[in-house]
Amino acid sequence: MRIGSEKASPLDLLSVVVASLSDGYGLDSGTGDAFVENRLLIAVLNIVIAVLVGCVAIFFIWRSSGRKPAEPSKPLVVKTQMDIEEDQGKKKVTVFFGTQTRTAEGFAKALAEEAKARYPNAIFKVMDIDEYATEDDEYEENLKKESLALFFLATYGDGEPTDNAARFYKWFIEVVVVVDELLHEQGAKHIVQVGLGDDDQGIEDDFSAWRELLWLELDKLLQDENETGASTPYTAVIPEYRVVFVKPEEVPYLDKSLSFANGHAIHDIQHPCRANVAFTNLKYSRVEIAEVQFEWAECMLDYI
Ligand SMILES: Cc1cc2nc3c(=O)[nH]c(=O)nc-3n(C[C@H](O)[C@H](O)[C@H](O)COP(=O)(O)O)c2cc1C
Repeated sequence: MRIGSEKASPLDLLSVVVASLSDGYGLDSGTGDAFVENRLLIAVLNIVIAVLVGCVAIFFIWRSSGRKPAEPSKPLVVKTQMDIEEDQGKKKVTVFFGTQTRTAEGFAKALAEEAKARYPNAIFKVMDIDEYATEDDEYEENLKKESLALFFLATYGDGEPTDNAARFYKWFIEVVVVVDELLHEQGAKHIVQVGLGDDDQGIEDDFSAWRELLWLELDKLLQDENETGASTPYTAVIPEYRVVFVKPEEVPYLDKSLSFANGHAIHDIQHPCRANVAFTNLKYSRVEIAEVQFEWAECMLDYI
């Protein structure tokens, strides 16, 4: 191979490199001047760069040929039965409670159980108000997603909230005006008046009375068109009834009621002031019940 002043072709350069690798530079000792060494070095560099450029090009071609880098795996979302039912378009009602000694929790759960039986096409979820949001901001965010919410909140001292409602209460007081306006703007409204239960005066009665008002409103919102409230069969999960003694002729539905009572409490039907059982689903108002009780008391007084 000639190496001189003539311009070397790429092929010449390549052959020089190959020769140098195979026989210790492959040049006569007489021709190994600095010029030749420089050209050799340049040739090596050229090849190294060419190989690198080739590798990069192959990498890009391979990547654009359809193989995408692996996506980070998505978190596994497990849907609960409630989520599924909600997806199916069932109406959802969340029943919140704020409690210290579990009275309010008991009312919330009793109401939800009865409501489930009354409105089988709706979903009822009982929720500790403290567990509803881990951060304060979440209260507003989550509440905006609710369509129907009921609150059972016990109070202590000077109307103070319970421990588990303290955080919600603080948030609510701080933002109540904003939220109220916000909810109002979005068409939210109270479906039933606030019911206040007085522990000293019979909180159970206060609850029952308020519950009757609630059923009337929920009937409109949750009942299917072909359902009617009065005929909705309901047997309380916790047997719950008022025993009301009345004269039989005043109670045309007595037989029906007694069979409906299903053995819960049929008291002395031979008694002149006969017994009847008024379940909450029969939708007596408190006043009606009180009237019947009064009549029974009179009857009993005559009898005695
Ligand atoms: C120490 C103490 C303080 C109370 N303070 C109030 C009060 O200020 N206002 C009120 O309406 N009820 C007050 N109550 C009554 C409770 O709110 C009532 O017993 C309620 O049913 C308790 O609900 P909980 O068991 O869900 O915590 C108080 C009760 C206790 C024991």
